[in-house]
Amino acid sequence: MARRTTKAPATKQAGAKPTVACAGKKPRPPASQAASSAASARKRTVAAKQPKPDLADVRAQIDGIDREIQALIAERALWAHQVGKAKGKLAAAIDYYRPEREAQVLRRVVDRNEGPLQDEVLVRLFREIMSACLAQQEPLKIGYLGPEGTFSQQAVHKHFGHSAKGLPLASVEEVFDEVAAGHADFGVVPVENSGQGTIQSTLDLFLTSPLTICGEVELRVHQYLLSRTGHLGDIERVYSHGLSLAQCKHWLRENLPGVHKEAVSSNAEGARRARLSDDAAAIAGENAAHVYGMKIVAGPIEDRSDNTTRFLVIGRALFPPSGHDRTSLMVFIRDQPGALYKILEPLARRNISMNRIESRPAHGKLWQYAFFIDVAGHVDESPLKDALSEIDDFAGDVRVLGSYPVAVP
Ligand SMILES: O=C(O)C(=O)C[C@]1(C(=O)O)C=C[C@@H](O)C=C1
Repeated sequence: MARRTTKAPATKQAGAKPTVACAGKKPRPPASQAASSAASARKRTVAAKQPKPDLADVRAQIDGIDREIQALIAERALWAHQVGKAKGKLAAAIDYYRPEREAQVLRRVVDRNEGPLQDEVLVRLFREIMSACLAQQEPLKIGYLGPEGTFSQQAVHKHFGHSAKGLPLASVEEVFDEVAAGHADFGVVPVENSGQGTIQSTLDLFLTSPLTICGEVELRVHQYLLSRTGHLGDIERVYSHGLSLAQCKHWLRENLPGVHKEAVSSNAEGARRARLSDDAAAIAGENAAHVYGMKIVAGPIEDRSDNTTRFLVIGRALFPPSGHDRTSLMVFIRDQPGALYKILEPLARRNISMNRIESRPAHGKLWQYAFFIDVAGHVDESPLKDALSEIDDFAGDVRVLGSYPVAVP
């Protein structure tokens, strides 16, 4: 594997030992180089291992690896800090954030992965490292549908890591408002569920909002029935977000027929209410059980085992291409024959694939519609760039909501 030859900046950490440029001393190889050769040597050793290795030996190996990992993480953090300096003195944390760069780093992690850990696990670890590196400048502030324990909060952690500061808000609309007002750097909002389809109330907020889409997150959603007592027989009411109730409709019909179901603003809000009485339950994520001290009565209870929600990252800027991007457009078409065809034809002619087209009543324009269209590619790159300039010539109004990296697993 090719490694850097330049020296890492000096570190103050005593435990970790990134390369230090000391006058008059022979420079040591960067920790990364040493680790690289040590790692390949070790791989061979592991492959030749005895069926029953000595536990103390194995632990000694692990301790050595941990030391190297720690030194490398510290070295990486120093380099990331240098990147920050290279970007110049910027006003806020948000100015250092580069979603396209993060997506590239994570895709390389997936490409390099030869196991035994799954892609998702490695991506999660590297996300956390980047999140911590970025937070050296100042943590990003991310608005989401609260309270704590929602799937939106999980999506925030998945995309921005745990070093970002989550800002729980009362509604998706409030997430848009707080990002627009600059009180949050970004927001994470649910837009689509694999079983339930588009969350139109979220899409409609783009009709009047100036915000852009800066990213997407896909989250496998596992629903649990939570209650204070943990007994199914005690339950007379179930609280949850309407979408979660819908995702568990079949299970509820089979297991809690005749029990009152009440839709509330979020799953975690349902858990917060259900913890107040013994005869109430909530459908929410496992996280909510920990946050609100509830017992898991049953789960996972979603009707479809592939239940996945797609979230959008909303912000105030457009970012450069990452090499594998998606673009969301909002198009208001003129009321004329073949208008929709004229929008789609320039895309089809250039072989640009379209993942979604959705029409919603346009705001303040009776019987007129806005089309939400998701296509492959980035607006700054051909062929999408050319298609858009053609579409622009005859469409009523085309707004690029965002060009952003396709979700990394
Ligand atoms: O490469 C950059 O621009 C960095 O700031 C470094 C880094 C990273 O840790 O890799 C950190 C934050 C950015 O969002 C992207 C990448």
